[in-house]
Amino acid sequence: MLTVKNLGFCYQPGQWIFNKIEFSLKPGEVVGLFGQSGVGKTTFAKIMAGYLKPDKGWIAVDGKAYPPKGRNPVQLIGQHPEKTINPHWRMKQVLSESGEYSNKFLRKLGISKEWMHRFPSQLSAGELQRFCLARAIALETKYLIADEITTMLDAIAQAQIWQAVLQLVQQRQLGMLVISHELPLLKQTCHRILSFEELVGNS
Ligand SMILES: Nc1ncnc2c1ncn2[C@@H]1O[C@H](COP(=O)(O)OP(=O)(O)OP(=O)(O)O)[C@@H](O)[C@H]1O
Repeated sequence: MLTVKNLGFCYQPGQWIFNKIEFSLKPGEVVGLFGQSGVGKTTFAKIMAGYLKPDKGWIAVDGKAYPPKGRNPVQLIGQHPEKTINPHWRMKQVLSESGEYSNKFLRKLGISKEWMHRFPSQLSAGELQRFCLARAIALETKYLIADEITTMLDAIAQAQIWQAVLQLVQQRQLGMLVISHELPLLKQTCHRILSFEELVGNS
């Protein structure tokens, strides 16, 4: 279980973006999170993935101290794949960061073999996002946070990616938080849906 207790964060001292979030995510559970622009959803996602340190509260993953040493079992896939990929690496090398990867899963995500030899600048944002997903789903990964990951894709590509990801989430019993402004997408993909305002207000 991924557990968040009494979480608070400020970019400027004393100006809380949120200051008392309580949240939990079970293995195999897919939870949707929506909310107005600028309320703090991405900030919350970055803290859970260990990119930002909270100013208050704590996170535990399967009862263990967080963030752990070594590879993080909580992986974030964000809105801007190009920002998280080394521009000087070919895609094959980018993928190797996650250790072993399954060719079957790459095919399901619609990753073409031919793309493996390209540099990130030679792929579209949607194609890059598929690599970010494949890289995030390494063997050690137990929880995934998907922050507006398919916003840049057309309906067919969105459906293909969600089908592949949800199947893997089910097979591996990963916990997944899906952040999106698109309520219909959340209704289709998630077991339960929370509003960020509710998450902050309920605490
Ligand atoms: N590095 C930063 N320094 C200062 N303020 C920041 C920084 N990053 C974000 N903010 C502010 O923190 C608030 C929350 O931003 P955040 O990106 O978490 O919102 P969000 O809910 O994810 O928005 P959106 O739905 O538009 O992506 C916003 O008011 C934003 O301007």
